Amino acid sequence: MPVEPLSQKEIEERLAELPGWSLDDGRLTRSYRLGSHFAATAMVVHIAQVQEELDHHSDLTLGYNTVSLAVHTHSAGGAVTEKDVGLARRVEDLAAGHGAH
Ligand SMILES: C[C@H](O)[C@H](O)[C@H]1CNC2=NC(N)=NC(=O)C2=N1
Repeated sequence: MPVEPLSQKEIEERLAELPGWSLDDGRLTRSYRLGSHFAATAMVVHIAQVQEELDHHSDLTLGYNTVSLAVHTHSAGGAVTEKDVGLARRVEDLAAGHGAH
């Protein structure tokens, strides 16, 4: 089933419930800081598991003690869709358990 692009207003409404997330260059983005490189690496693996479950994947970047995501929907021509919002919500749900902020 095709997934529709969200309007600018819809994106703003979704972002209002996703503190720390923003729209950068047409993608939903957020960076997290963690207590160590190993903690950041574990969070990347956890996010990868969720992305496989959802069959929806961000550009996921591991730094020394940071994890950064940028996501849009390739199959919607690079627009932001509910799939991106759904992934962002799932990442928010797991972030606290990793001590990410
Ligand atoms: C075949 C597979 O379902 C698709 O390639 C999925 C995989 N992950 C994806 N991730 C993202 N961000 N956008 C997509 O359109 C997408 N499509």
